[in-house]
Amino acid sequence: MALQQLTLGLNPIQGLVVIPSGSRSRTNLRSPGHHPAAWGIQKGKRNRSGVGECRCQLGLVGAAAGVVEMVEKLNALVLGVGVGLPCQVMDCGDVVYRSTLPKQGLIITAPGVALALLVATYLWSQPGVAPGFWDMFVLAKLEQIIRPSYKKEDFVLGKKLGEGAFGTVYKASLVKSKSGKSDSELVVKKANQYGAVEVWMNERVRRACSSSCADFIDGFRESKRKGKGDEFWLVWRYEGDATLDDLMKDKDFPYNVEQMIYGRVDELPKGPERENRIIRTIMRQIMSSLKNLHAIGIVHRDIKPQNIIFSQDAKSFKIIDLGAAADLRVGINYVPNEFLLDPRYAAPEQYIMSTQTPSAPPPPVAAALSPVLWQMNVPDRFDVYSAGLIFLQMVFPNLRTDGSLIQFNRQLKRCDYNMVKWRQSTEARNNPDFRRGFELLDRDEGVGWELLQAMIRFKGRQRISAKQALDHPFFIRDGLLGLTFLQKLRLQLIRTSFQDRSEAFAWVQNLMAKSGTKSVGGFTEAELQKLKDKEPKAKDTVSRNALASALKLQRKVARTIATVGEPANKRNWWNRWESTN
Ligand SMILES: Nc1ncnc2c1ncn2[C@@H]1O[C@H](COP(=O)(O)OP(=O)(O)OP(=O)(O)O)[C@@H](O)[C@H]1O
Repeated sequence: MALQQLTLGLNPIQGLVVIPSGSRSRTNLRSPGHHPAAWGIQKGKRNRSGVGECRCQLGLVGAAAGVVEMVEKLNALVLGVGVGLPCQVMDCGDVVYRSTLPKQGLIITAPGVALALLVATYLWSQPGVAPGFWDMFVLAKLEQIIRPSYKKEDFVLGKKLGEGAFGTVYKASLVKSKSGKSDSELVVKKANQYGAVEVWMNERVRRACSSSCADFIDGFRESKRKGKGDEFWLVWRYEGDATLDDLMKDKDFPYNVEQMIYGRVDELPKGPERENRIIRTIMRQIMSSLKNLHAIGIVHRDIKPQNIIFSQDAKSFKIIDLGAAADLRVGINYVPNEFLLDPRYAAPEQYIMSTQTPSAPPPPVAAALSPVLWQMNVPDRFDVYSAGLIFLQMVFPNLRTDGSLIQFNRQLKRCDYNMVKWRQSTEARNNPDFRRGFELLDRDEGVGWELLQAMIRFKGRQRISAKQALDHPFFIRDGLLGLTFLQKLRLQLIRTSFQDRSEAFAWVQNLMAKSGTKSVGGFTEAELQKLKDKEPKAKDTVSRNALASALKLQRKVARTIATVGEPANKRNWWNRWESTN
């Protein structure tokens, strides 16, 4: 401000100033403090560069030149600091010659960059609004043009592979191959009206993460005879004869999988180490597929060994049967309170979203709000629980039958879904199958047991995600000892963010205890006990209030979604699957 006053304060010395032609910078000529009118300078002719030719009114040339120099310096300072009247701190151009105004370009400012980053983060965060638009309006359209389309006459149906509530599955072959690849062995599912959803999911997966699920070839609608409705035909490449369920029923599991996934048999003697290695590979493949599905906003909702097939070509396990899946990017197949689930493998919450969340809104609205709803409900953790049960069955041979799994579910419920309590009650029975299983899980400082606990938790939010699970040391070959410092740090982060507060506190407590006593900046045991006593109860007022506010916000968002009407252009993308009846 002092500088401004000084600059402005010089203005009254009108008539004293002489501005020699060409001696002033353009900036100074344009500032009001130096404007010819303000300085009492009579303008003569101006050349095209905007520098005026000035004539002095008084003859005090020498003194004035010194003052001009000083004013120029002050002005440069004002401009540099960015404090001053509008045309002092920015280029306002010349009143007469507008062409001297600065060109309007993109001005990058810190708040602008921060806002752009925030918007980009939102649009790209799970389940991905921006990639979703690209997928739906560009890739899907391109695919429709490029890919060959089929009709039922193109296939010869063979052996029946299975029959479910939604359709019948056959082995099939093509009458005449349309693509370059050998299409000799195929699988065809003749499905009822729910087949439309399965086609949608399979097409999404094929575009985004084809290696995670069975190789989908085409889906089309066929009209049945009058009054019988439509039928959907779904065609996949035949991946192989064995599902994980088939393989797990074999007494030799997991050794029967070894040759299939590694192409050779390990030299190690049979035992926990070798079994651990095979189970780890299977789990890694399941979790990677889940991670890919969740990354594009698809929750499978029916993860079980029967829906995991071994692909002979890819030499890995893939997911099948997307009929119950929900696409939470656009809300396809999401119906609140829906109960499609297999109770043996379903997570205790039963629903992937809060029951307060209404039916899916129109896709553009659902897409725009999907990151918020995803973060609020973490629906992906439903599949993680089911995958946790598969892990459990692989480790404990005596839990591989339906009856024993149902029994386990009951026991766990009785233990309040606390795996530690379940372990205590199980170990007391001294069953050799359980003993061997725990031995396997306790290897490498118990990383397997830790991962299992992180997957099988009552609250979805406290469960580990598929992506985080893949970062867990269980999946790192050398176990905890082989971890780098950064990996260990990341592990601690995963541990603390997914454990109960009491467990997180125990970890901090342990860390502090290890760091020494008071003399070296740590805490004594008595002090730690005091701290522990101060740890708030799980249901204190603050957490209750926070929970209530979150639920309130969720209901508000849900109500907003529900009030938005159906868009007119729905026909463009979904109606090709709508029944004509
Ligand atoms: N791509 C594939 N390659 C090989 N076999 C397959 C493939 N897809 C499905 N199958 C076989 O067909 C069976 C039934 O498939 P799928 O689970 O998709 O049908 P479904 O009608 O939904 O059955 P369910 O209702 O029992 O789950 C599977 O268990 C598997 O054995």
